[in-house]
Amino acid sequence: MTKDTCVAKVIMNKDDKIYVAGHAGLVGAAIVRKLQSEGFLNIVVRTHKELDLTRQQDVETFFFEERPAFVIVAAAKVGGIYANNTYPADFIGINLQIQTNVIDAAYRSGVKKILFLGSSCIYPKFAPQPIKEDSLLTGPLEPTNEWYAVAKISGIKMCQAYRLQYNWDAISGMPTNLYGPHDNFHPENSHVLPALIRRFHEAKVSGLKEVVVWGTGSPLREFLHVDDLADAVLFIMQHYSDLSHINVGSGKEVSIKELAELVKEVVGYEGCLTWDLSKPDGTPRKLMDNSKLESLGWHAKIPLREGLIDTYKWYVEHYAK
Ligand SMILES: NC(=O)C1=CN([C@@H]2O[C@H](COP(=O)(O)OP(=O)(O)OC[C@H]3O[C@@H](n4cnc5c(N)ncnc54)[C@H](OP(=O)(O)O)[C@@H]3O)[C@@H](O)[C@H]2O)C=CC1
Ligand SMILES: C[C@H]1O[C@H](OP(=O)(O)OP(=O)(O)OC[C@H]2O[C@@H](n3cnc4c(=O)[nH]c(N)nc43)[C@H](O)[C@@H]2O)[C@@H](O)[C@@H](O)C1=O
Repeated sequence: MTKDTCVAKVIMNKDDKIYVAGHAGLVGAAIVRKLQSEGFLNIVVRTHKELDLTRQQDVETFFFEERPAFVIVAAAKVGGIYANNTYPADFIGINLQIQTNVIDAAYRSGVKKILFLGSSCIYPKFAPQPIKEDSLLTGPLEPTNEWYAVAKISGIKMCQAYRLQYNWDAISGMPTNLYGPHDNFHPENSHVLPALIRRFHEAKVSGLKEVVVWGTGSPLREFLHVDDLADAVLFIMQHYSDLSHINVGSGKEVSIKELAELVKEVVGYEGCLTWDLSKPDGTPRKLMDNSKLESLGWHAKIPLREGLIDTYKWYVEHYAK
């Protein structure tokens, strides 16, 4: 890899125009909340309906009309293990289109700095744990999410290429598994944490004696509350500028069995758990090494139990019948 040619450190001022792509989703909504709470009020957003980011010409028109100074890319086709495994064409195709259109139009319209968000699934299935940033492209990917991972790796590489060729401040952050308000609670297509909140809640309300959880329960996952992620995103925008992507995690992992027991307790479900072994486990473990971000002074704050209580409360207020 050639050395980083971008030495400029651009800081976001309170009145700078910031475009948060994907503001209606789990991550984008948390970033907007965080920016607003810190006094960044010149935020530009578009719903999916108003601006389909897969449409190159529309994306270009938007950027040249709005001319944001900073961009955070939290728009993507996102889903849990089942969705990734079932819709590989969507996960590679839509994500490549969104990120390519946004990154390129942002550069050409004069954006000062862009943060592209990927995911910890970019790393090899059997990467040494905890996973350092330089494990990227050192081994085969987890098959259930390789299409999504290839798109996300392309996003990192695109930021690096634009940085190298144009001396442009394009950076990438790799969050671990996230959860919180505005998550997707779809029974099949969501991630494990919101899926279990919904399943346990519905079982409690309808008096079911048993709840089915997917896989063996043995995989380990690192969870980060989305408000911590949003805090990290602002920190990274203001303090980080480098060719390499940067991991964003909590540093704490739990097994899916432990997670299921915790969700059961928080929801207050009193029946029992059974395991559907026909469902894939996915990668056995993906704990990230967050020392690069921590050495800059950022640390996660929200413990899993506290974050789960907060998320269940949000679910009951917004979703539960
Ligand atoms: N959730 C997680 O556990 C993790 C997420 N991430 C990353 O964070 C980012 C955001 O994820 P998350 O908030 O969970 O996902 P969500 O699905 O909650 O939000 C994504 C947003 O992008 C929008 N979007 C999707 N396609 C388009 C499109 N073609 N044009 C315009 N908008 C579009 C969605 O709108 P609509 O719903 O209307 O389609 C939605 O508002 C992603 O890059 C993801 O990889 C990283 C690690 C873990
Ligand atoms: C963020 C991340 O998200 C995905 O990877 P994943 O970490 O495997 O995510 P997951 O939350 O879907 O599953 C975690 C574990 O939990 C188990 N599990 C149990 N019961 C349910 C259940 O009811 N739903 C789901 N989804 N999983 C369940 C499931 O079998 C697996 O062992 C990728 O899309 C990847 O691309 C990505 O970036």
